[in-house]
Amino acid sequence: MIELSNVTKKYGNKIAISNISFFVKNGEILGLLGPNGAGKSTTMRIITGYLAPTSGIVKVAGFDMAKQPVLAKRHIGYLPENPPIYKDMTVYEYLNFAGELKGLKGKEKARRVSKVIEEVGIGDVKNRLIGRLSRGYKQRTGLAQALVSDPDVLILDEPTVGLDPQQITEIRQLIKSLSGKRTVILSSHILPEVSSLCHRVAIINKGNLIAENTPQNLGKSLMGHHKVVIQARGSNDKILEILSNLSGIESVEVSKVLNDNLCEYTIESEMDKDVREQLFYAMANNNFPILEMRSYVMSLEDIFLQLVTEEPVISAKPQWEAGKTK
Ligand SMILES: Nc1ncnc2c1ncn2[C@@H]1O[C@H](COP(=O)(O)OP(=O)(O)OP(=O)(O)O)[C@@H](O)[C@H]1O
Repeated sequence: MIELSNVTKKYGNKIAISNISFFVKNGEILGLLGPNGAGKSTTMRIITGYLAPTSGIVKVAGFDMAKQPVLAKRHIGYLPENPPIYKDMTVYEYLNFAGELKGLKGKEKARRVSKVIEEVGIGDVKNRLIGRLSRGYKQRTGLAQALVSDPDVLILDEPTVGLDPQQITEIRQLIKSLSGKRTVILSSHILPEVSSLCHRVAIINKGNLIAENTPQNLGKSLMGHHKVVIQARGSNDKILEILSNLSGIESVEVSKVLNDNLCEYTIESEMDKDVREQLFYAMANNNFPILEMRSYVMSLEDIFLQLVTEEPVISAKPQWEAGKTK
């Protein structure tokens, strides 16, 4: 339904997104996840045809956005980060206006406006001025605007930003109920949001697509680590050799050099392997004293942080802390 092939966007000399490719199937919800400035809004604006890419191809419902923009755009409803709502109009007037902009007329327009008012649950406020609405209702009105032409593709840029927790839950439920027959791309910098709402997640950092998978597979492939950090005294090479040879160990690295003969080591093992005891005996048998040992479990947030900072996360919650929330 939506296809991006090698899409790059430069603002002057600055590369905002670089060589991004992905495909979103009919009826799927894809989450674009990334920290501020990662390139999410730029990607979304390009998909909607609002911005032209510097290079690459975007297709929506089989139509090339550069060659057949009118046909491609007909399939899209877009809720930008700052929705284009007019504070001095009532909800009803505004949705009629938005319908006209999308080419709706007469009875069809009236039918669609009534339908979206019902769909997003804003019947009670339809005669109120938009400027007087709560943020939650403003966001619903923005969503109604995106839906008024009954598009089969919805592009939602940070749809829950600035809402209170109750409104966030409601908007998430609404988005879930709108999907199914529609294909949805939504952006967020909140990992639990995309993992609870989306079938697939594309993680963007500094303009690059760094991971793309189902939330479950992202979790499985990246979360399956147990991390132990030790401070140990002795020959660095020898300690690295001993640690690497323990069973169930996936990686060992020196994470801090404290002085000539004292280092901190970060050891990752498979999720179901607790290596602490064998680690203790292996080091003791070789006369390398362990001065400190800490054990961590990585949460999904830690994984996201690791992906976007490209650094090992050793600030993850200690195991006893993590255990409280899992
Ligand atoms: N019009 C512009 N001119 C120059 N640089 C821009 C422009 N718009 C965005 N950028 C830059 O491109 C990069 C990507 O921005 P973009 O807004 O797409 O990121 P984002 O992931 O949506 O971030 P946010 O969550 O903060 O909106 C950023 O470094 C931003 O400063």
